[in-house]
Amino acid sequence: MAEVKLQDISFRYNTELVLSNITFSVNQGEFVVAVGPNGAGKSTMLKIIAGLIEPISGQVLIDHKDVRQAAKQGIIGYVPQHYAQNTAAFPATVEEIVALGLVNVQGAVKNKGAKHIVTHMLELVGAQELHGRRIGELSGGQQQRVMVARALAGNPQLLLLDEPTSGVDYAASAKIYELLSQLNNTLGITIVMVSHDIENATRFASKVACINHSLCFFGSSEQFRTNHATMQHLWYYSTYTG
Ligand SMILES: Nc1ncnc2c1ncn2[C@@H]1O[C@H](COP(=O)(O)OP(=O)(O)OP(=O)(O)O)[C@@H](O)[C@H]1O
Repeated sequence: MAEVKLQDISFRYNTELVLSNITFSVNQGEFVVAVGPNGAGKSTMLKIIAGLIEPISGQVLIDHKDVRQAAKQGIIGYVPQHYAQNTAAFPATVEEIVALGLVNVQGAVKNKGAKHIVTHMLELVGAQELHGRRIGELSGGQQQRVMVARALAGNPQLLLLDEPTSGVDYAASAKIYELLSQLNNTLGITIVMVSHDIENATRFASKVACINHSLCFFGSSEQFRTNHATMQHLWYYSTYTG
C-alpha cells in the first residue's frame, strides 16, 4: 500500500551520532526487515519512519508526502519495542487495548462501529478467544498478537514493528512472522520490522536493511542469506565515524 523513502537520514542524541546518511526505499506492499547489532540505531530509525522524532538532516517520504503529514492521516501503525510488557500492569482487557488503536492522533475515535472492528482485528490475528482477558495475564506471544491487532485497528497502510518477537519462544515467534507475512500478502500492508531473529525474519521478509549506524546492506533476503559471512563482516566491521 504505502511506499516509503528514506533520503539521507542522519540523527543524533545530544553529541552521539546514531544514524548517518541512511538512504533506501521500500516499495508498496513490500516486507522489509532491519537487522544489525545492539545500539546500531534500528529503533531510532523506526521512530523516524513513524514520524515520532525528526532527523537532523534528510527526510522521510510516505507516498511522496512528508512523514508528518502521513502520520496525521493515520496511515502508519507503529508497534514499539516492549510495548506489551509495559502495558502488562494495566488492568485493561484485550478488547480495551485493541480499541485504543481506533483513537486517532487528535484523540477522537475514528470509527463508530468500534466493537465490530475490534472483534474483526482480533480474528485477523487469531486472538478472538482472548477478547475479555486482562492483557497482563497473557503470554508474550499472545500479547504481541494483541499489539498487532491494536495497530491494525487504525487501518494502516504502513505497519512498523520494533522487535515484535522479543521475549517470545521460537514456535510463537514463527507464528507471529507467519501472521505478518499473511497480512502483507492478503491485505497488501507495507511492513518495516526491526528484528534480531535473522533466520525467521529473512524467511518471511522480502528485503533486508542492515544497519550499523550507516546502511551496510540493502537487498533481497535471499542475497542476504547466501552472503551471510560477508554480511556478518559488514555488520560488525562496517566503518562508522560517529
Ligand atoms: N532517548 C534516548 N536518549 C539518548 N540516547 C538514546 C536514546 N535512545 C537511544 N539512544 C542511544 O542511541 C543508540 C541507538 O539506540 P537504538 O535503540 O536506536 O538502537 P537499536 O539498534 O535499536 O538497539 P537494540 O538492538 O539494542 O534494540 C544507542 O547508543 C542508545 O543508547
